[in-house]
Parts: sequence; C-alpha cells; structure tokens
Amino acid sequence: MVMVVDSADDPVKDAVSTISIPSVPKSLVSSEDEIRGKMVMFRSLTTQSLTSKALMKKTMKLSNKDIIGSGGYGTVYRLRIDDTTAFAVKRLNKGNTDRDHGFERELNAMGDIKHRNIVTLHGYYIAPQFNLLIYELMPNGSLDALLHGKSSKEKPLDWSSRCKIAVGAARGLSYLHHDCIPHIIHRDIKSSNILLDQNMEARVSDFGLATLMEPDQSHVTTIVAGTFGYLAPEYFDTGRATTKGDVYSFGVILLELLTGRRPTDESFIEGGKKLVTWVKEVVEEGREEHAIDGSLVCFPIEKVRKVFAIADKCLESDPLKRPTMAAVLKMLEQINQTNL
Ligand SMILES: Nc1ncnc2c1ncn2[C@@H]1O[C@H](COP(=O)(O)OP(=O)(O)OP(=O)(O)O)[C@@H](O)[C@H]1O
Repeated sequence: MVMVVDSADDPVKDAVSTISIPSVPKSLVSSEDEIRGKMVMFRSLTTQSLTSKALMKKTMKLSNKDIIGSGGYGTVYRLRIDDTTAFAVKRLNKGNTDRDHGFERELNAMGDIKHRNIVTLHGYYIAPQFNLLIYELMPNGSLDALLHGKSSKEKPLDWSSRCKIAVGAARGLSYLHHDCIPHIIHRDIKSSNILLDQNMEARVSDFGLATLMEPDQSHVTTIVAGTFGYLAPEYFDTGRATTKGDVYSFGVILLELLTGRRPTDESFIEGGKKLVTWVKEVVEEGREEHAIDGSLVCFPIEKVRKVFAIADKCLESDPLKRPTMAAVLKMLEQINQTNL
C-alpha cells in the first residue's frame, strides 16, 4: 500500500511519501522479525524520480556483499538504484530505548539540513525490529580510511587535499553550530565521520549522537558519549556537550591531518604527555616540520605552522579560550587563500 501524504500530515517536513510494508523478503531482517514499517523520503532532485515502493524493494534485497562498514550504531550498506544513483543505508538495531531516542533525534536534526559540507539524509524507514537511515553515498569513503587505511600508504593525501578537507569540515561544523536553528552540537566529530564526496569535498556525517540545543541554551547535560581520543577533557568531568567540545574534537582532526597519526597514537602520550601538551610544545619549540606526516613529500612550511597554531587553539584545555567554529573556518580559509 502506498500512501502519498501531505507534509502537513507528517511530523517530518518535506516528506514526499510513506509506505507501509506488510512483509519483506529475508535479507536485511530475520524471518522472525515482526515486519510492519513506515518509509519516509525527503523531496530532492535525487529522490524525485523514485517511488518509496521501488526503493523499499531494493532496500530489502541488501545483503552482506553490499556492506560498506559498521560502527557503534549498526551496519552501513551500499544501495545501487541505477548507474547514476546510489545511497548509503545505515541499519540501526533497536537494542534499547536510548537508541530509539537517538534515532528520532537524528531524523529530526537531519531532515531539513542541506549543505555542501553535510551528508544529506534522503529518508528513513521505521519498523518494530530495526530502523534504516538512507543517506547520500559518499564515493571516496572516510577521512579515517584515507589517512590510516591501506590506500594511505600507496597514495597518501597531498597537502592541498588535506587543506581542502580541513576547510570543508570546518564549514560543515560551523554551519551546524551557527546557522542551524536550533543550533546543533555534533558530539562525535572524528575522522570516520568526515566523509568525502566525488570531488573530495569533506562532508560531516553521523548525527546519531547529535543533540539539538534551544537557541537560548549554551549546553545540554547528557551521559558521556563520543569517541575516546577526540573528547574534550572537560566532557569527562561534566558530561556536558558544548560547541566548544566539538571545536576540541576538530582540533584533533587537524592534528590527524598534519601528523597522519591517530589521536590514540602512543607518540602523543609519550612520557605521560597529553595531546594538548604535545601540540603546545611543538608550536612553542618550532618543531612543526619534524612533526608533520612523513608521507607528505611537499608542503609549505609557513602554512603548516599556521595550521598547527590553529590546532593548538582548538585544543586549549580551557573551553573558553578555544575559538568558535566560525573563527576557525575564517582562519583556515585565510591560510588557503594566501600564496605562501
Ligand atoms: N554516507 C556514507 N557514504 C559512504 N560510506 C559511509 C557513509 N556513511 C557511513 N559510511 C561508512 O560506513 C562505515 C560505518 O559507518 P558508521 O557511521 O556506522 O560508523 P563509524 O563512524 O565508523 O563509527 P560510529 O558508529 O561510532 O560513529 C564507515 O567506514 C563509514 O566511512
């Protein structure tokens, strides 16, 4: 049964259609699953020629061979529609109520967001046993894979690609912090959540942990979440997610781009040193060219120094001393524009 609904009838704005599926083949779901779900697709150029029914049919045929990867919340599949259209479908298991709330949050936050540096959510499917999120497919994978995966040895990212990724990710995050109403704190900024589109433009992804803030609130108090190595120190004490916590995580991303090393790399904590202390010392002692990723054969040292200095500011232990994402974006854009 296909029912086209007016967006006014649906809690999610711009939804073009919903579909109830009384039964689906086994592949994404186990045969015991009680299957009765609702699919909602958002209106866009990519989805306008697709019917929910056709999409649902293809979705239910997904199997292990289509898996792109998996994370803390579920498994991601590649869904090919035709030669020009493909989606990334994230299946979230309905393990507990927290995850259900996370899913609802993700939908509400993502549905309206359209930005060149944010991964678009095209739709979702809700069923009793599982939920699906239907995202734009990012053909060049994640920054994590580009920096630390197999291809990083064969074809390391060059300096200008790293700069472009830093600027794009900063623009996406700045948009969430400053231009979305209510403002959005990402809460899980890390290199596996920075994806690359066909032009190697960075897109911020994964709002599973995103928390919506009312414009007059400066923070929200929640249980500790996020990923070790990227979390701001104050988060461990207070459990408060703030935009400045995201700025800290972004500083870690900058360090990853500069050094090619994960934040949990032993060299950062050698002799009990913390990341913050490490970067401060590198900047103060002018050792940037020794700290830069060894696979970078050619880099403009003045620009490298400036990006290290920005990372240092983002990683300040006192959140009040950290710049906003809008300021970080401006600094990175200026470095990119100057011919040093
Ligand atoms: N829209 C997408 N296009 C292409 N690949 C994607 C997309 N979304 C996720 N992936 C890839 O799928 C894999 C799993 O992603 P997922 O977001 O589930 O986990 P994660 O980010 O690694 O960890 P976590 O769940 O803790 O955030 C990652 O390799 C990620 O790069």
